[in-house]
Amino acid sequence: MIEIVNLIKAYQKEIVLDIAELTIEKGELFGLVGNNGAGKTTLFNLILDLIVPSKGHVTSQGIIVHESEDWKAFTGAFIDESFTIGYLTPDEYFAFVGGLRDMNQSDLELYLKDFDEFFNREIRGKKKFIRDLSKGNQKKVGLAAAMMGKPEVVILDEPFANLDPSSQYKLRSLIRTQAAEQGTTFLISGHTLDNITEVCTRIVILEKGKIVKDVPKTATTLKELENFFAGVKEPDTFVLD
Ligand SMILES: Nc1ncnc2c1ncn2[C@@H]1O[C@H](COP(=O)(O)OP(=O)(O)OP(=O)(O)O)[C@@H](O)[C@H]1O
Repeated sequence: MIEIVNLIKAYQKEIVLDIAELTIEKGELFGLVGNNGAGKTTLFNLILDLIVPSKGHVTSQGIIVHESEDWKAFTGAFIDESFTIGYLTPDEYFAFVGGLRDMNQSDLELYLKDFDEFFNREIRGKKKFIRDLSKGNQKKVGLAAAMMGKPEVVILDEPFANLDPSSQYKLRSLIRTQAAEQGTTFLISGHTLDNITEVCTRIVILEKGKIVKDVPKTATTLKELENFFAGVKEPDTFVLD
């Protein structure tokens, strides 16, 4: 479980994130949407202790993330390409991360087999460095590494961006399968509303650093989100939390 308490991030005097209270339960597929600059990456960076909160704190399984490193053992993340190591090949990088996650070679092969279709023969068994792959293929390497080793929490910032449509479908399926089989908690941000609503069980909208909606996914959520971002008057059924 992740708990956010009185969390504020400000740069100079500008508050870019302000969340009084937010709890994400174990096994939840939590989708975070919002316009450019809404604060999605800032929130994920705070949960991953990549930036320091101005006020408040985040706990992951009861551990205050800016006071202890213990949460790192059960957390996988991909925010951007800085999470990979550009001068390794994908296979070298997978072996490196697998080692950190106590996986032997056969665990690694078994795990990566599920990514065969997603990789589309562009990633493994090549001599290319990660930095020389296309943007989409670099992202695939980072995503596969983030989900590796049965982490209890996986945080993915805009995982669908830069992926071709068939890769987006495959990624949806990989995330759903891992969540169903391992009870993984996923926190996923994005701009493609159909991907987020299809994968996630709960959707939160951030606007200028604040949560303006927090709703469980239902059959009508996609339409309601589209209306929200198109500026259409809010339907009565869209529950404001
Ligand atoms: N280091 C920084 N210094 C000053 N302002 C920053 C810094 N990092 C982020 N911000 C500001 O914080 C706000 C939130 O940015 P953030 O990247 O979290 O938004 P986002 O929702 O992820 O946007 P996008 O959809 O464009 O990726 C923006 O106004 C941004 O300019």
